Amino acid sequence: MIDTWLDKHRSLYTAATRHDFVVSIRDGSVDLSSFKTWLGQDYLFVREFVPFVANVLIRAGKESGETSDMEVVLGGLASLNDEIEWFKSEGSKWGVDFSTVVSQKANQEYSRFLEAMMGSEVEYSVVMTAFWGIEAVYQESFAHCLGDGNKTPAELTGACNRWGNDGFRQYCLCVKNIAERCLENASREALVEAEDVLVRVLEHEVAFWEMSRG
Ligand SMILES: Cc1ncc(CN)c(N)n1
Repeated sequence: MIDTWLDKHRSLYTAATRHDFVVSIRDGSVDLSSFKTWLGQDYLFVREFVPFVANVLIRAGKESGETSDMEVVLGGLASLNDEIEWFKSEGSKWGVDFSTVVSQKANQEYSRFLEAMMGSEVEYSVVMTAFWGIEAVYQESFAHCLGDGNKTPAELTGACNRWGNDGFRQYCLCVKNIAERCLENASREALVEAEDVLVRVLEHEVAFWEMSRG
């Protein structure tokens, strides 16, 4: 299901995973003030993402009927704990004081979307599709910065490794498998909603990268 939707929305998926900001990290031309803008905004995003993932965890425990769903999501939540610590140390390294960073419009809109996805009326299959999309865009994007022939600056490889590493790729595959399994049994209405939600995630991700332009 998901691969069919990605084929259908290929240009949007490419826009989300090969944004100029990401390409500039890979080719070494990245403007460091863009990186700092992204860092500050993403720190704020991750703080909003934690309650969303906690909600996915609760739903995985209650609704999935598969014990492994909860374990996969719990692994994601645990890595967000490390991620927040990583952001704090990167903030000090780059002189970005998160207490003064103001959430920009694209970030606020993405947060509102996450909140809407926490409603009990949103089907588990739809929530899982959104969750996969959010994680997969970062995985694909940052793995691209580490691929053969990259000129990623050494001081940015930590960021790229965080989401571009093989463990994170495996975790995204597990989330994708959960979403696929749920979508196989979903109603027509849920399938329409899941596709729409995936498109909206991709649009939010593009808008998020766009903030780095300043
Ligand atoms: C905007 C955004 N999208 C996804 C991720 C990966 N959790 C993130 N940190 N920030």
